Amino acid sequence: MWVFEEELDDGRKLSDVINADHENVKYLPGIQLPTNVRAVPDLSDAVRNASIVVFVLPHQFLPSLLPRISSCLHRGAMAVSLVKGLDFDDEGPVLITDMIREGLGEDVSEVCVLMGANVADEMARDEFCEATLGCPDPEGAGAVVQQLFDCPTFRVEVTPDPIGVELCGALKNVVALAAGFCDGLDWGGNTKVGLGGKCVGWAIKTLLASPLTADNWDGLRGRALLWIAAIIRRGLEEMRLFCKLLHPSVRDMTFFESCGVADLITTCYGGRNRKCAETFARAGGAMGWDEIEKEELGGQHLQGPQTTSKLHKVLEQKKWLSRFPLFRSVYQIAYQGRPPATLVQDL
Ligand SMILES: NC(=O)c1ccc[n+]([C@@H]2O[C@H](COP(=O)([O-])OP(=O)(O)OC[C@H]3O[C@@H](n4cnc5c(N)ncnc54)[C@H](O)[C@@H]3O)[C@@H](O)[C@H]2O)c1
Ligand SMILES: O=P(O)(O)OC[C@H](O)CO
Repeated sequence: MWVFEEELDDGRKLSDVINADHENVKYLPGIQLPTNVRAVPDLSDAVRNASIVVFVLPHQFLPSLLPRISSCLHRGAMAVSLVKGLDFDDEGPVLITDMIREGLGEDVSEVCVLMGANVADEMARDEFCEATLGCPDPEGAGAVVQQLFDCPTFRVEVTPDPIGVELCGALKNVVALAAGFCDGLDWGGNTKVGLGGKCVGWAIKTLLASPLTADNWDGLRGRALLWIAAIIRRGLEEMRLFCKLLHPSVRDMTFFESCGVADLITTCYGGRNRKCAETFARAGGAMGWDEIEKEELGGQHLQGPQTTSKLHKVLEQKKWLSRFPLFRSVYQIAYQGRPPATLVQDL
């Protein structure tokens, strides 16, 4: 496993600590790693002759690494991306898997994505969860990668819709910011604490069955549906619309897989993007994203704000802003000083 080398406060190197104590004290403290996981600080050494390479790092670091990986891999190697992000160039949105494909060229035969409701520390404690593997060749490369990851506490389903899976993983972080704004405003907070997952599921199912319109809004509110459920439903709707507009081949079923609605709910309740957006709303404009990230995450990185900004560029470029009121509002709150309390104004 390649580890970006860092010097810890006590002067030791992170890779030395991982190899000696089998614990990543900076990014996954308190979790004992298997002894066969070896931290290798030299990237070329870590990937040399690999037949499968797994990418799991904040996407902003990827471009500088790809040239150092290219030509070290076993020819025809497969790549798997766990990166939940989105990039953008002059032509429009760039998928992280396309960035990997372009960066590694003919060195890789297939690039798959693995996304789902997978909060890292819960997984590290071996709590049960599911994930969706998006692979254009489910019977071939998909079956091999599924076998690599699937185990009794981590069930992996394969779908031939890698683009849908990847876009879900990136876009849910934007909705998570909206959920965090809600929490920072104390909207529906008591309701959220008082109700369990079943009620959230019921609320989403009800909302999916009855689109939110001016006519039924009061009725829905009267039935005590959660603010957060409305945000999640709207978010899912905009995620789906964006995917379909950009890639009409994206499958509806993908939104019901772990990478879709499950990851969306998990992130809107337990993720770092939600947590930092709550802090952002509570600070009332006094704290920027970099400061919040530093204060709340101890060296980890948010994907939501960057993805929101890149997504906004795409919506602007394609003149789709009016069709995505939630995504647009999240951007305006996150970057243009719009008050978080106006989040649902345009919905
Ligand atoms: N943490 C989760 O619960 C989780 C779950 C599923 C998917 N993901 C996705 O996985 C990706 C990585 O997230 P994460 O939580 O592991 O990372 P993170 O946010 O914890 O960021 C820390 C990671 O970045 C690396 N890093 C720091 N500076 C670097 C540099 N200059 N160059 C290269 N690497 C550097 C660190 O070594 C560490 O691995 C993201 O796209 C995230 O959305 C995260
Ligand atoms: O902590 P977040 O917000 O990056 O979300 C973590 C994972 O993506 C949840 O599946």
